[in-house]
Amino acid sequence: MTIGKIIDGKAFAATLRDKVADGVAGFVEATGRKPGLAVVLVGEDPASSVYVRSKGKMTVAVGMESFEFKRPDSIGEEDLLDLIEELNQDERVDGILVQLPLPKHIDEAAVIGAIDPAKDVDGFHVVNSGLLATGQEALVPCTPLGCIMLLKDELGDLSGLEAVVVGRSNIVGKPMAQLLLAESATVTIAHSRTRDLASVVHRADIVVAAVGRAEMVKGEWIKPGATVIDVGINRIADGEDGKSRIVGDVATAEALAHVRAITPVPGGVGPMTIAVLLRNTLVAAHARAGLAKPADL
Ligand SMILES: Nc1nc(=O)c2c([nH]1)NC[C@@H]1CN(c3ccc(C(=O)N[C@@H](CCC(=O)O)C(=O)O)cc3)C=[N+]21
Ligand SMILES: [Mg+2]
Repeated sequence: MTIGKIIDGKAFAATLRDKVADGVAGFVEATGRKPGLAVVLVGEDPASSVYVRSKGKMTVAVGMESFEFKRPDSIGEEDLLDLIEELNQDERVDGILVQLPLPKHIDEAAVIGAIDPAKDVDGFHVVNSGLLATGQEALVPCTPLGCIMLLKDELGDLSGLEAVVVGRSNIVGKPMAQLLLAESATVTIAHSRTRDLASVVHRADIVVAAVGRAEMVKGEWIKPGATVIDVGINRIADGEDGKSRIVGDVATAEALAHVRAITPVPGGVGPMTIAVLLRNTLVAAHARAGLAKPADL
């Protein structure tokens, strides 16, 4: 039995961050200032705090300015909107990321809608999703763009390939489908109501799993030779010592016997998300400064 390739997202992300760092150096030379990324974290969720800290470190490591804003769970929507407006007006800030999810009493759509689309490095604003959907230049959500980069690196031209995206979120599933469509793949979006998910997935040359359910996509669902991108990051109890570990949305060990290539969890899509965030911040900085973005980004 042949074993598929494990796509090294961690290494690809490191290479991308190196390119971003080169681009940052050019930007500083051209403008006399560093690109800036503002990250807003509401509440105390420990996983979110760890993640925000590592983003801040990587932002500084590529030569950008990092601004972090922590606010308590109890913050009112008006106060959060005021902070966004301040960041919209701040010339040092090229990118604004509001860590999701937000507390229930805050309307996420209202907060995302308040971000200047030119600074929306998550690509979640309806202006950016509309631009993407109509094939215009946009800031594109980081996770799906990272997935496309890995797919093109592995497969080259995606044109005519059968792609199945499992999951229909605004953050991953929908923009992923738009990006695959823009690459001329044949695209299906499957979700929790899809009948006979196994046979839908079995048609696919490209499977993107983004449902948030641990190891939900089984190995025998995968068509032999398909390429699988696993977006899931699920923390599960490990049985033995009560410790937890992270698994994806795909049963990776089973799938390896069927795939051409697959992204691991951890070390696959996750690191790409952060590298693309830095890339998007650099792209936003260039656009705001009236400069063309570096060609290799
Ligand atoms: N506005 C907004 N934008 C986001 O992009 C966003 C967000 N909110 N809220 C939270 C999620 C989560 N997220 C991750 C990104 C990278 C890893 C990552 O690098 N994971 C590593 C390590 C995993 C681990 O060990 O914990 C890996 O997969 O290898 C994880 C999670 C971005 N998010
Ligand atoms: Mg809410």
